Amino acid sequence: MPVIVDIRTFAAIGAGVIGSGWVARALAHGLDVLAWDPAPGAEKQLRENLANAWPALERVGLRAGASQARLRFVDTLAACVADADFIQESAPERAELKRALHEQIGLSARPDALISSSTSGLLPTDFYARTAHPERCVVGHPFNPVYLLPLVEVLGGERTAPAALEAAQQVYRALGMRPLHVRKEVPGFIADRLLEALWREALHLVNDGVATTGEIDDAIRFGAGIRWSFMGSFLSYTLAGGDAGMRHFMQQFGPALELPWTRLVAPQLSAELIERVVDGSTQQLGTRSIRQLERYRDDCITSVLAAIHAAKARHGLRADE
Ligand SMILES: NC(=O)C1=CN([C@@H]2O[C@H](COP(=O)(O)OP(=O)(O)OC[C@H]3O[C@@H](n4cnc5c(N)ncnc54)[C@H](O)[C@@H]3O)[C@@H](O)[C@H]2O)C=CC1
Ligand SMILES: C[N+](C)(C)CC(=O)CC(=O)[O-]
Repeated sequence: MPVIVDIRTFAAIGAGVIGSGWVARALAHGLDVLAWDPAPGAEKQLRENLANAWPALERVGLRAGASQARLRFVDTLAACVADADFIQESAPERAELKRALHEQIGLSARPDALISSSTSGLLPTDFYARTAHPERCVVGHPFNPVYLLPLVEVLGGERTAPAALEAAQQVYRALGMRPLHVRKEVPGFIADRLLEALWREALHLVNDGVATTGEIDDAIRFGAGIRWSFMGSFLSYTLAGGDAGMRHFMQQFGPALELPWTRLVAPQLSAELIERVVDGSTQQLGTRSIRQLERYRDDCITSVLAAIHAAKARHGLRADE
């Protein structure tokens, strides 16, 4: 199965939050980018998103030839994918919409193009069911902001060729990302299962009047959030076990797992809970605009990434370790 790994032309189907992020990352890596989105005003929104992201990408470092001028917004799906080496779909998270969309993409894409979906947790065997070339189709699930965060979860469906999975990971590496191969096709993959568990608990805490949205965000950002940017739960808890490491940690804290601290079932999204969450987050936003908050977030992420990179170099570690 011939697929192109050294890609020149990147097609973005859907140009909302995630599609715009992919466009920014691909342009910053010196590619030609075609984009299509059926919403009225989508091109203007995309170019505004891109302009807001560009200063952070300049701080990180643009590749030779990188330019916002290499973006071409086109009128049809067929025009977007016809000449693309790599196609990234970031359309709304609805299984039937993605099934129909991939049926169309499959009819217009080149026979050697790789096709990927940004889905957060839908199963590729299901939503690639009607495409003509499932062997070239994968999931590449990114994290927001796509143009800065390295992680991309890569997985295939039952009919995806192993060569396509390998090629997609190579392409994402060339785009400066850290692919994580999800070996089992499970809903929510790996990262969103973790994020959803935390989010469910946060909503319960708001719903039960235990804490405000701001207090919950403080609990994350002044504590575990800082260490999670360079060390995950397993290594962090190994250190929390002292010299005896994880074995002592499991002996000491394992039994607490059986206490009814956490909830498995999500709270009902009542109108009251939604208002509490929206009011709390609006207070946290204060007088800042979404654009200002995005630039603050991007500044923090680029600073954290640079600091981690420097610390890894001092400890003789590679950037992706
Ligand atoms: N927002 C997030 O935090 C993340 C979202 N994702 C995934 O990325 C995908 C897109 O999500 P967002 O960008 O957040 O949504 P969004 O709502 O910001 O953007 C979706 C875009 O798709 C367009 N669209 C509507 N119908 C379409 C069609 N038939 N064909 C092509 N485009 C169409 C819309 O006009 C809109 O611009 C989803 O699969 C989602 O699960 C993945 C990682 C994170
Ligand atoms: C909320 N979400 C499930 C769409 C989030 C993601 O998929 C990843 C992220 O950026 O948190």
